Amino acid sequence: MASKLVTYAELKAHSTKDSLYILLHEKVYDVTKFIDERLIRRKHPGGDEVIIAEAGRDATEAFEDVGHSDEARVILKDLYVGDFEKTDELKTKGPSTSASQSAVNSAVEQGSNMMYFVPLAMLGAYFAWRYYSSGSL
Ligand code: HEM
Repeated sequence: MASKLVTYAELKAHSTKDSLYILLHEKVYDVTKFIDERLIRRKHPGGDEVIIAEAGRDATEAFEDVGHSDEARVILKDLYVGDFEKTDELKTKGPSTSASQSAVNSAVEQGSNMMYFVPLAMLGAYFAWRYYSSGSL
């Protein structure tokens, strides 16, 4: 049986507590019931906020960083919705954030250049003033 393809638009459409999809390893999971407080038996031990924070984006890194057990991966099987339809939309997020990051970096760099330049310019101005004022005596 061919598995359902979930688009990026669909993933985005399910990004609230009432209906929440999570993208892990190019597969989409419906975690709505998993984070529902009324279903205590299967509730996520890491809390619902961490999962909600991963809505509408690739949660693979966050999921793997925690070092989830095999038990966690078994739970995933029950929540499986379909494979994620590969899209550039998720990837385009990367370069744009790194572009803004490099903008921040260069702003910081410029700021620290100014930190050296301003005192040096003042020192230079002071000696220039000393030179000219002693010359006029
Ligand atoms: C559908 C996806 C997920 C499932 C099925 C799942 C399942 C689990 C399970 C069963 C545990 C208990 C420990 C273990 O067996 O590894 C756990 C713990 C934890 N999970 Fe998840 N998890 C999911 C997604 C996430 C995401 C996206 C995050 C984001 C960072 C996250 C963060 C955590 C944290 C921080 C703990 C540790 C809680 C503690 O020990 O106090 N989980 N998860």
